Amino acid sequence: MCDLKFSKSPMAKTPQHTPMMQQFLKIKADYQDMLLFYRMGDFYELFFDDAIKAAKLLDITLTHRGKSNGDPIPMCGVPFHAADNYLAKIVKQGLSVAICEQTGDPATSKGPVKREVQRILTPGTVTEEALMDAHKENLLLSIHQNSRGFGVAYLALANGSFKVQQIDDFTTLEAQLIRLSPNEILLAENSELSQKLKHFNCIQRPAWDFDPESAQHAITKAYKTHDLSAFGINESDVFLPAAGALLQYINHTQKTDLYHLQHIQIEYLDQYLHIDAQSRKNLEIDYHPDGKDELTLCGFIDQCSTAMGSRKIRRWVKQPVRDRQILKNRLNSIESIMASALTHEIQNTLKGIADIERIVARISLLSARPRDLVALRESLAAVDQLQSNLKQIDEGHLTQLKSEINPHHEIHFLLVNAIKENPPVVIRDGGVIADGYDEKLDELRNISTDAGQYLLDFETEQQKATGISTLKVGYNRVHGYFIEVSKLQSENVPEHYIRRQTLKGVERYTTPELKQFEQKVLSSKEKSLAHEKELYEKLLKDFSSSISSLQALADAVSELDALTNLSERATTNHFCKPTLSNDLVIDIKQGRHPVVETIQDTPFEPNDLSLNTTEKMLIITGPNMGGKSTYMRQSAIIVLMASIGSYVPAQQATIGDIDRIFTRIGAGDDLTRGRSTFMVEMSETATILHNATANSLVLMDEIGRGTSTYDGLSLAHACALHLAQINQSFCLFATHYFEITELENQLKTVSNVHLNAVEHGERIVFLHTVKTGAANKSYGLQVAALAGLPAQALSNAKAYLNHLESQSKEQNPQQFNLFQEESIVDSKVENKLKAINPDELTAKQALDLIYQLKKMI
Ligand SMILES: Nc1ncnc2c1ncn2[C@@H]1O[C@H](COP(=O)(O)OP(=O)(O)OP(=O)(O)O)[C@@H](O)[C@H]1O
Repeated sequence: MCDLKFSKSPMAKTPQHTPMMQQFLKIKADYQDMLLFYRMGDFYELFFDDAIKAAKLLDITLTHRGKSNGDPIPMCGVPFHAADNYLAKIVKQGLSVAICEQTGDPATSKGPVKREVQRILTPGTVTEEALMDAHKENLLLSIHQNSRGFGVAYLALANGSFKVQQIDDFTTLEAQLIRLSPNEILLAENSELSQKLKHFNCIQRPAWDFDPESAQHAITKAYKTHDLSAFGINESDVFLPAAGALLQYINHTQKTDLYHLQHIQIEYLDQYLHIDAQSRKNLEIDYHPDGKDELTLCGFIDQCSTAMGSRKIRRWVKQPVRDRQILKNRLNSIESIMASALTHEIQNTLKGIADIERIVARISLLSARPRDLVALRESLAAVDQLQSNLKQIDEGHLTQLKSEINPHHEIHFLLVNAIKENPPVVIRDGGVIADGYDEKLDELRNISTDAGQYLLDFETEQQKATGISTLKVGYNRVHGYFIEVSKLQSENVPEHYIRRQTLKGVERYTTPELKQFEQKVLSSKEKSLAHEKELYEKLLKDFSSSISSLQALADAVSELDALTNLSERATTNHFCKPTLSNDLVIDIKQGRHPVVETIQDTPFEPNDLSLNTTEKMLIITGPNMGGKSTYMRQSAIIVLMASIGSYVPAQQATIGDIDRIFTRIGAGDDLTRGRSTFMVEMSETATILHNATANSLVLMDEIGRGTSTYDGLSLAHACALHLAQINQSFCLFATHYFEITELENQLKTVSNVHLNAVEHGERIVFLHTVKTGAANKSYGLQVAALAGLPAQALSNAKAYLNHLESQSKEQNPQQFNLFQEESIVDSKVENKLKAINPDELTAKQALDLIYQLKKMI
């Protein structure tokens, strides 16, 4: 990078600048908040602060061009034909770019050529293939806040899906944002959320964009409707301003109608199985600490054949649903595909289908490239094949999908006729529209094609006429067509030859006839390019009436891909079809953890889990490394998989209607928010105790270990009680505090289980099987030995443990139990009282009862 001292601000005292720089500054004034790519011949150039920023970001040389107020103007540039790579880098960093093209004709321009911003790329609105991750949705999201909560609107421009939500509290909002991971968030410029959401890529927009009235106008304009009634949206809905601001931003950045915008869909959060952000991490759903996708549940499940299918299945995993009908449709479809034994055949055909969803969006935005159309043409041929693959499958939901898997023969036919077999990447240089598609284009092309023969004939004619046998006709870009004669022969040229150039040893001439021919050829080339461009644009526009049916096709293909993928996963990994129940039940026979099972070399030990209204909490004990966390996680993952309509890693599973999954597993400091490990642990626990319902599944792993033993034990005990008695949630509670296993005797819905291990002399062997009852030992020292703790430290630990144990026995001959005498849990007296019905007691029985109760105290 050049080490010059630049004045960073342009100081637009325009008279001091060259006319070109004045033009640049005038355009830049409208695009202050983004980098301006300014087209200069074969380069895009950036100036001033933009240049400094871009040079650093793109690792390109910073140089300078001319001066501004006596200081050199920082400048850097990228070749226009390689711009996509640079643009992708910039957009990935969360920055936006305005692309300013030369729109005037350099030959006829006085002063700088006319330039205009023709494209705006922002992280949330890109649709270009090269700028997006094929497997991840690109989302633009907008948030409005008022006294009733938060209104969220989000749009995937690359497929036109547009959704809105109302969210009551900030924690839920944050969880949604982490789940959706939008590329760009729009906030009103005065919004207090800017600070709270500083970890996201937030863009400030004028407050009036969020005004309900202008929002209403933006929506009715985009959808060409009279009012909002078609959307089921009310003027007072908190998401209305968010949706309006989003559409106004789209209007500002895309300079065309959006034919592919889908109907606004209102999402109600209780339709989904909710998993908060931390739990998503703990369960390694779409994130793994090693950064490896294949170690996440998404990576394990997603083996889709198309990018669209991959995005769909990941969307399902990230947003499990509670609607039983949707889930049953998916499960029955998977069953039919498995029964048909067509999984591989369907997958092979699907592999020939391109990302139609995104191609359709680019067609609608008029930015589709020739190869997009070729990909669509080939995909439609594959869709035809897919239709015949599916012929023998006849199942309710799949039949419905089949009806949308339409090969669009008329579009295929049009593309075969309109687009060449292997067109170039861009329309700019022509050669895209097929011969025979348009008569006028064919004529214009023929003029240039026939030129070669004309020139050969002309050359022979001139040789004969002049008697100069070495006379040649040639072409160069500066002088056009010319007749070349050696210096020696130049005296013999006829008078009507006009000298154009004298070179060493040769003279070059033209004639009025050759000049006329040249004009004809050049103008026909220009005309044919312009006409080809027109035809191409018209072709894209003509698709507008088919956009929605192509979208339906893309949606059906992606769903079929997701379902076929789930069939393959189920067959390969021996999953079972879960039974969905409306009762409060989670009953799993021989459950496994799909990812752990796949990555580990040793066999995986399956385990059962049975929770229902009479048994809602398991206190899980057992040695470190015994498999407690795995057992808990696999249970949550099985519930989650059933809630995306997938088969599950078990021999049999019945899953009730679960509303949320909470986890409190592992711990780490949250330094960015200034919270210690223990503080994080407690605030997550607080969220769970406040929000878990009888339909929630809660995983608590070693709660309380982040503080002193007694404090930790007391808190763990209190939390278990709260969950069992007040939340009454399904709960798996793993702990090393054996005192908590006492709860089994005190609460009917609590049972103890433990992970089994056996000792072989000094060594411990983990059996990973879940057994009833509490474990009797922690084996902490044996596990430490396995981990390679120095022998000296181990023997010191052993000695100290013996000392502690003997001290404890002396002080309390019975087993130490912190809560035995406590009355936090229902006492025997309370239990007795609960069991009777006073109306059914005689006076004598009541008196006896008082004596009995007195004795019990
Ligand atoms: N059911 C199983 N079958 C086979 N291997 C298992 C099983 N469960 C766990 N494992 C193996 O044991 C390892 C430890 O399991 P896990 O982390 O669940 O133990 P833990 O009891 O939670 O340990 P700690 O108390 O130290 O957190 C896992 O990484 C896995 O490789």
